[in-house]
Amino acid sequence: MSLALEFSSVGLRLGGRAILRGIDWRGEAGRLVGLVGPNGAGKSMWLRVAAGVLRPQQGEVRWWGEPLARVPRTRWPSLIAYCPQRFALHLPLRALDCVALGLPAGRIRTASERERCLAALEKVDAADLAERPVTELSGGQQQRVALARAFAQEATMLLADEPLAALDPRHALETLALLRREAHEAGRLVVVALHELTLAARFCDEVLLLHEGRCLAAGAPLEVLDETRLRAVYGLRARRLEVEGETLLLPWAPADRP
Ligand SMILES: Nc1ncnc2c1ncn2[C@@H]1O[C@H](COP(=O)(O)OP(=O)(O)OP(=O)(O)O)[C@@H](O)[C@H]1O
Repeated sequence: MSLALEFSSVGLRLGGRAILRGIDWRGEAGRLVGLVGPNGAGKSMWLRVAAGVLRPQQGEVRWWGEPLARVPRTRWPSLIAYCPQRFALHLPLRALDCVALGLPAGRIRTASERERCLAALEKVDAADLAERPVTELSGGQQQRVALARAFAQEATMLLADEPLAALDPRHALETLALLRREAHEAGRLVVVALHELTLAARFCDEVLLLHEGRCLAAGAPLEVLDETRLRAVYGLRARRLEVEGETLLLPWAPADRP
């Protein structure tokens, strides 16, 4: 396995407050990583720092071993695709044109580029939306189109901020399975911020648990999301169930209530 993304002692301050503190993490290619933690833990800022959108005041981020500050901008689109939480699709564009924003020229120039965009829409079960204006799509449909744009980029790393937030249960399951295939079969590093702990534990190869801007633990999901951490970080009691040979983690109740 090769090292795709590395955080070394990363610290980020915004508005005079420490948002990320002393984060060390190494992300291997070919893995689906779930970035978890309660509201305000720092997941979105972690992703923005990883994507090069925000520059940390302390420490360093490396892409494929190279300090991000030294990677020429022209190489960024082939290295990293970032799908933000507020994927503003307010432009008067068809879904297909939105997906095309992920292409090198930001628009379709050849038949093969058109195929690439249609294939990306197909992946997220949105081929039938290609000709529809994005402004007329539902929240979940827009979210799938935004993910298709990131897929069309065909970058070595894919970062997505709560890509399941607007999806119905079937599309949420299919999307995580798809992201896992992208990691395992295409050898990308895929990092997704998630609140769905049951799904994170089922599908991710690793979870990274953030709390108040610190990385509390990273590793196998069911080991990281143990009783003590869930209580301390989320104030949550969870249950574990065996179903069809899998251990399911179920958020059950606030820790301070029966
Ligand atoms: N521009 C900013 N200036 C100051 N503080 C900010 C700014 N943007 C975000 N923050 C703060 O940074 C912290 C981390 O925010 P972030 O959006 O990364 O959390 P998150 O883990 O993604 O939360 P959620 O699950 O609610 O999406 C929060 O306390 C937030 O208020």
